[in-house]
Amino acid sequence: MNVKEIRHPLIRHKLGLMRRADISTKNFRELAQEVASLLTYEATQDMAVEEHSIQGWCGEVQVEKLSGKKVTVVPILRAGLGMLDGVLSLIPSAKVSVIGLVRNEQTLEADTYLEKLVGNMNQRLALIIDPMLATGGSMVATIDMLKRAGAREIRALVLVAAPEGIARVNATHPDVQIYTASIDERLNEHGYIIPGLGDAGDKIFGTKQKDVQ
Ligand SMILES: O=P(O)(O)OC[C@H]1O[C@H](OP(=O)(O)OP(=O)(O)O)[C@H](O)[C@@H]1O
Ligand SMILES: O=c1cc[nH]c(=O)[nH]1
Ligand SMILES: [Mg+2]
Repeated sequence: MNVKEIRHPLIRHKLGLMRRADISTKNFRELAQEVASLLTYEATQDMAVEEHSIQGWCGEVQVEKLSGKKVTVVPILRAGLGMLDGVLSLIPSAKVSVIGLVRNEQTLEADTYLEKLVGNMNQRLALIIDPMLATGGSMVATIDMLKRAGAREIRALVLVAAPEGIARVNATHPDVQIYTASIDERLNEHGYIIPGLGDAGDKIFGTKQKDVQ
């Protein structure tokens, strides 16, 4: 399976805090960005670098700089915005491509309301960000859109993933590597991840929670 569960102690600690039922909007937001940064660190480990020389304080010195594909970060609205600053804190010059999706809570299929991608997608590494990979419908719809626009190298960063969503992404897009802080147990009958985080969008934006037990 193309999924990497990053079991770093800092991630496990922060995710544990995020699972508390009484967490405040402020704390949930802060932790989502922090875990997003840690996932970004892992997901970019193999980025290409090249040597070049600069004038350092004691003369010429060989240093490295990123040389591979430029990055576009792809937050899936709304909840993906809750990870954006965390990713940009490590890749500050990345361009941002926005996909607006909302899951129809009856059919659990994703409805698209926005597709605003940067240019030259075929020359970029696309890092999709969304806190929750549940049925996988939103992620597959996003990958479909990115590939239609020419993207060839795509990675997905999610805070929590359900086995069902991982299987769907793997079956449809086996080339896409998923990075997650946790592979959780399962989906409940309403398509919510158990134990999960509840409704991540509502927790990040402070809107009324529609958590379904
Ligand atoms: O894997 P899936 O079954 O597609 O579910 C996951 C999607 O559901 C949530 O978004 P939601 O549709 O609730 O929208 P929001 O981000 O605007 O709250 C979440 O942020 C994912 O995008
Ligand atoms: O568990 C889930 C599933 C979909 N969307 C969420 O925000 N949480
Ligand atoms: Mg969404």
